[in-house]
Amino acid sequence: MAQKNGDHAEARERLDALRKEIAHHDHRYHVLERPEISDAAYDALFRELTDLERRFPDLVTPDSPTQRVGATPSALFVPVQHSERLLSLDNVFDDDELTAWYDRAARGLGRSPPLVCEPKIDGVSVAIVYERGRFVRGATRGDGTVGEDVTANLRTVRGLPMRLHVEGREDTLPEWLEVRGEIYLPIADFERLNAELGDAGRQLFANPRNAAAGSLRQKDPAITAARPLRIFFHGLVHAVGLTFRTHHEMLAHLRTLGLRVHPRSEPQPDLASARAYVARLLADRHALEHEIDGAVIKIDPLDAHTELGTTSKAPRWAVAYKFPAEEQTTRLNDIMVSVGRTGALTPFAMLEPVRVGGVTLQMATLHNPDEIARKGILIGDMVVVRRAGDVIPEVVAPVPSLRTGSERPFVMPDRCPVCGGPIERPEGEAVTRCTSLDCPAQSLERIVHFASRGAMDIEHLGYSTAQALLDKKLVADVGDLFSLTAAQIGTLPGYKARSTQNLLKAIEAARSRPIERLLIGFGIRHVGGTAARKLADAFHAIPALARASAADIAKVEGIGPVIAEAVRAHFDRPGTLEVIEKLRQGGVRLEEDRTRAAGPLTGKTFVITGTLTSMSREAAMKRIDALGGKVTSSVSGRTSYLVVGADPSSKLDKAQKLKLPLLDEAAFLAMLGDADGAPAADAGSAEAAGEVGEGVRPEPETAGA
Ligand SMILES: NC(=O)c1ccc[n+]([C@@H]2O[C@H](COP(=O)([O-])OP(=O)(O)OC[C@H]3O[C@@H](n4cnc5c(N)ncnc54)[C@H](O)[C@@H]3O)[C@@H](O)[C@H]2O)c1
Ligand SMILES: [Zn+2]
Repeated sequence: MAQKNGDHAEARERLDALRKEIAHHDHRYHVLERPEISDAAYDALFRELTDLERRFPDLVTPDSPTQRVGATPSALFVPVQHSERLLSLDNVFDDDELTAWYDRAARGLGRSPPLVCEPKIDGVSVAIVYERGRFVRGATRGDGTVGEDVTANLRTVRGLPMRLHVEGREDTLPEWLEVRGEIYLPIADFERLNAELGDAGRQLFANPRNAAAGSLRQKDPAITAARPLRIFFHGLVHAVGLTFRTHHEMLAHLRTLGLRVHPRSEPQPDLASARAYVARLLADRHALEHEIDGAVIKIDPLDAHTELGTTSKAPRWAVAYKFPAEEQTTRLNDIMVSVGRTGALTPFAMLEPVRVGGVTLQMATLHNPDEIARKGILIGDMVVVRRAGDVIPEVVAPVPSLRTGSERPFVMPDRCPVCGGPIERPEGEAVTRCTSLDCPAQSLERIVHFASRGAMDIEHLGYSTAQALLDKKLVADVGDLFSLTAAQIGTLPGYKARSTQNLLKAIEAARSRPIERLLIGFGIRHVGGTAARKLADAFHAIPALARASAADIAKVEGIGPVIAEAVRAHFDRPGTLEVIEKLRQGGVRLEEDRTRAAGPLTGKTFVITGTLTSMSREAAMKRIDALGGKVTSSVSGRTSYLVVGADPSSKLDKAQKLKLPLLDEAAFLAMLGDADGAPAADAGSAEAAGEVGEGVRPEPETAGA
């Protein structure tokens, strides 16, 4: 680390070491496309270098990575001279740094300029030349001055026009146009590609960006053609025969020429609205089809670009607002195997603790042995781990170049690692299961799942209590929970009079849960909240469902044969009927009049259009579903409400024609009963919220008082 007293000699030494290290990673990243460290780790090194150089300006060298763009182009490609230098971007990491950047620019200009905000597409930078409307050449950024000729490969990129679009008027075509874009690989295609590479025993890509770079920089265009690369344009390098006043005007013109510009590129009048944009984009990060590593904020008027100029590495009129990293590299110390409630054996990675996506990761799933083999992961490897949004943290790929030779392959145990019982892998399935009927690991997981929030919601009944109950043989299965006495619970470690009463109260509360929660609690394969509700609606009673044939179960709307078979298999499992009998004797509700148990939105049909700012569309659908409402994809006379987000589609026109009630986001949140989604101030939405507030909102709490 940098020294406190600013010792010159020490700084020189550290600078030297940092530059060497960064040059190594630049080569691995830009030329080989096989990074050894995460972008976050790289950015930290880079930041240390920048800070140190700022404190010791006399030690800045012209070849320092802070003064250069990218890396020397590979000799595998024909060199291309760009018409203007292609620069990188300076980074900011929070709102204060963004404000500091903006203030500096505003001071330089003597005014506060409007901005344009864009997603920072995590791809490969290219410059593409159109001569009189025809695609003639494309090159990578390279070191900014000289790039690599990838024209033949770019011809295979879908959505990259070979001819610019003009409506009949050839004379409006620019004489010469060099534009800058980002080649990317959609996340789904990246995952597919890695799966294929793994199946072929080849090395995986660490992330979509590396995969895009690797696919574009191919000697054989046929390989590029097989990878579904895409492109968005975001900048002008040089044009002859076209002039613009602002960046957003330029983007709009590129659109008319048929060049794809990101739909989320938006002009913003001031810094405050740019900050709001950044927050929105961060919230929607996982809704995009491609990865982004931040937002790019650009000053809109082009004369301001000329006035502000550039450093040797980046323009002063644009900045990258980097989002928190979702990927890190760390050591995989060991692979362990857990046993789930259905007996499934799941290998998982024990990691050297690492901070990623806002939490410290110590474990990550590896799904199954095939997946480990396919990814080529060895115990002891350095690996790329990823934690994105709500997704379970996973190991993406190993970094084979960092192997020491002491790594070893993982071997799946041939007995259950918990009970030592036999295991079985049904043909055609990736999952291996412990088939023992009294495997303590399965019993534990089943009880914990049964008691969990989304199921029977028995507070205080987590892993340690469940384990203690099993150890003391007070329960063997979930049916026994309801005959527990205070005296029995009192024998558990740490349980005093008060905690005992609390647990008994929590169990009491669970006796009257809706039967769909009981169904969820059983942990039947494929039966989550939605299927459980449909089954409960159709059968009204657990015993009736337990007697039904798979064919009868499959007759329920929305329940397919796979779920039906799984339900049947659950009730056919030895011991299940005994558990149900214990539940009945324990006073647990097994049947109910489903009309009373319906949710506040029962009978209402929703259609959603546009983008919501407070939640993803999927989350909105789940919320409606959880309250008993239905979501459909198209507007019709039977639609109860159209939820209208930003940039609505033609569904809005249709709904207006049909005079359907519209809900803006605030009104929608109010309907969901969200406290922080209070109706917006404008009259329209307040009215809408009031209108729907009656009848569909949950009863006020006073009802029970
Ligand atoms: N992991 C490693 O070992 C390693 C090594 C070197 C570099 N890196 C990563 O690469 C970064 C440096 O690479 P860089 O110089 O390409 O910088 P960068 O990727 O951080 O930012 C500049 C690039 O953003 C792209 N971009 C995407 N969307 C854009 C938009 N809307 N407008 C303008 N530009 C847009 C441009 O192509 C531009 O070249 C580092 O921050 C680091 O995260 C990682
Ligand atoms: Zn077992």
